[in-house]
Amino acid sequence: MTETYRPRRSVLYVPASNDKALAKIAQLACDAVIIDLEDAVAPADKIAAREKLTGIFANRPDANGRRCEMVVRVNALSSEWGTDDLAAVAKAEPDGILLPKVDTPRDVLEVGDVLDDNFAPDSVKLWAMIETPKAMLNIGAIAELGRDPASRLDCFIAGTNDLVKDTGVLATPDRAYLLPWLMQMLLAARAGGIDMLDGVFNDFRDPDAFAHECTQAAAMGFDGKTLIHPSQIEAANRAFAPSAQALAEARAVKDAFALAQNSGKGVIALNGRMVERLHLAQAEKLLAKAAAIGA
Ligand SMILES: CC(C)(COP(=O)(O)OP(=O)(O)OC[C@H]1O[C@@H](n2cnc3c(N)ncnc32)[C@H](O)[C@@H]1OP(=O)(O)O)[C@@H](O)C(=O)NCCC(=O)NCCSC(=O)C[C@H](O)C(=O)O
Ligand SMILES: [Mg+2]
Repeated sequence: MTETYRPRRSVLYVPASNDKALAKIAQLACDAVIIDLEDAVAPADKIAAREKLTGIFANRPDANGRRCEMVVRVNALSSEWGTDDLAAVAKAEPDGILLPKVDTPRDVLEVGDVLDDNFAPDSVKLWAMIETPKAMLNIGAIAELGRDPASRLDCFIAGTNDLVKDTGVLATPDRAYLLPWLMQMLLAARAGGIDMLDGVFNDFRDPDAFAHECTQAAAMGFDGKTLIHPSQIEAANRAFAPSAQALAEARAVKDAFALAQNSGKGVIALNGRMVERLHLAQAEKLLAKAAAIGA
């Protein structure tokens, strides 16, 4: 989680080539959308999809009266569309640009250099798909960029479909073979101080299995989940929000440390549990998160 909490519980891909889906954004309660120029758009439609960006961003759709974070996923710079995508996206001024198939820190730095010509480092952020075996081998070095605001790196997304494709692991319902990599990404993202979003759940007509995967990802520490269908938004918003029980516990920790008798203490006992000031910090973070999402 970044220091000023920005909710990214539900992050919906919307293909830039799908006008009906684009028109829906304003009615959706997702925390962010990713306008996709990459895998959701067929090669024959890539240029027409790119040309729509200016129009989309000229009238930024608000989601339920609040500003929804808007990110564009470009094609890889190494592809025939990447360079022109980047020029078009930079003009559209999204909140972020999502880079697919990032392999090394250089892949992020190169795009940052292009953006530096037009934008202050605190404006357009960079998000990176972690979806190649090389990215997994370089994950610590890529994440480390997050510690330097000049790099713009702000968020990782697990690209589980590409990881399955490139490694040959079996995609099982419990994600047994993916879990070690997902946890490694999470750890790296935390070391770099950036957000970490889970990959998509392809069986969008199976809400129970989707809710189960959201619960798993929330327990693993992810900030949110990337989505492919509007029907997935509500369950993701719920799973990645603090639970009522967690909030009650956080309030109890805060109240306990606010008592005069505990003011100078580093550690106290609360309902039979040891509670330290690190737990107070954790509780305050959770309460700030709940306030930000109105939980
Ligand atoms: C998956 C879909 C192709 C399903 O489409 P469809 O069968 O048409 O869905 P519905 O009929 O149920 O749609 C109902 C209405 O909802 C709108 N809709 C559907 N999807 C979206 C969306 N993503 N955003 C906004 N609105 C959406 C439809 O237009 C219908 O509206 P209406 O007719 O007015 O009622 C489709 O959902 C889809 O294309 N999803 C996005 C797919 C995508 O973006 N894929 C790329 C990202 S995932 C990825 O790349 C993985 C990653 O890189 C990795 O490696 O893992
Ligand atoms: Mg992918």
